[in-house]
Amino acid sequence: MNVVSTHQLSKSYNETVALRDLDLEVHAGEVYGLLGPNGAGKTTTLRLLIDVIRPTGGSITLFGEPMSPGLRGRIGYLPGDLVLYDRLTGADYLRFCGALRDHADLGEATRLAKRLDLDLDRRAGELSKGNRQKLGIVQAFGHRPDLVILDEPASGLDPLAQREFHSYLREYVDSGGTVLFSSHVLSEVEQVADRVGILLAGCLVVQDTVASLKANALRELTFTFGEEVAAASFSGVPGVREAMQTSGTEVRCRVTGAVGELVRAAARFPLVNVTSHEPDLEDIFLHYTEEHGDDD
Ligand SMILES: Nc1ncnc2c1ncn2[C@@H]1O[C@H](COP(=O)(O)OP(=O)(O)OP(=O)(O)O)[C@@H](O)[C@H]1O
Repeated sequence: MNVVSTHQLSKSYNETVALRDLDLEVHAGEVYGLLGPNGAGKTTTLRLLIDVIRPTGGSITLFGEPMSPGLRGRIGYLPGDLVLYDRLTGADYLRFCGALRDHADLGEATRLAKRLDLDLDRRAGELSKGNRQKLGIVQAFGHRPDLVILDEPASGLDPLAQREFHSYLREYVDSGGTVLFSSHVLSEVEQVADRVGILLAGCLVVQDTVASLKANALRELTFTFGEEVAAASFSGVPGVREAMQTSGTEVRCRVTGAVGELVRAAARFPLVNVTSHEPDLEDIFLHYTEEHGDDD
């Protein structure tokens, strides 16, 4: 079942088209990572889903029902620009959020705060950036919602807190919850997301598992030979998108998918060395930007 489903969802701010015909599907019990560069439309998407801004086109279905105010209680949300009341302690703030949501039980919030090593007796105004972020995360999960939407959740968290937060996410989805979060950081998405969507300039250019995203990304293999070898020797090899001559004896190939054919082709020459550059987030963005550009 889809917990989140959007159909041709669009949002414009006056002249700016922030989101175009988004068809997003988040399945029950998964962690879905929404990736994209600055200004791609991630925050706009998340804000549309929690109904704080309204679409200019398309529709949203949550838990199989059209979006309605009655569904808000089933959703937890961490905004990207978290605002806290500086004079309230963490515990006061959680009680305040609990009262708004008609959920007085702070048991889950207190347990998560402890796991994240967050002191709930300190006033928000005295908390460091990372600890404020922890409080934002705790309030998002505190009422045990069915769906949690998080805008850049790991921002400001130290590595230990990040690890604890990621293992909490996994436990939360294993117990039936669903998570949609935005991030710039592929390593974070790789660690926790079951599936990933990439937004570029308001368009969802791919929606897939992390493994398949990486497998389809371009990677670079650089071959050094014991004699001059022409880059053209590799142009027609399956998987090779581009073969470049970097020196008389060195050829760099950009390749998708399995590299077996390419390595076999290179081994026909006196091969001295081979280095591989694994795709990072930027490479994957570039790959999809190029593909996207080709479609236009
Ligand atoms: N309130 C607003 N008024 C006008 N334009 C806006 C508004 N909010 C967002 N935009 C524009 O919509 C586009 C998408 O912005 P959005 O904040 O959704 O991107 P993002 O992917 O979350 O970016 P970032 O990673 O920088 O947070 C951008 O061009 C942005 O300038």
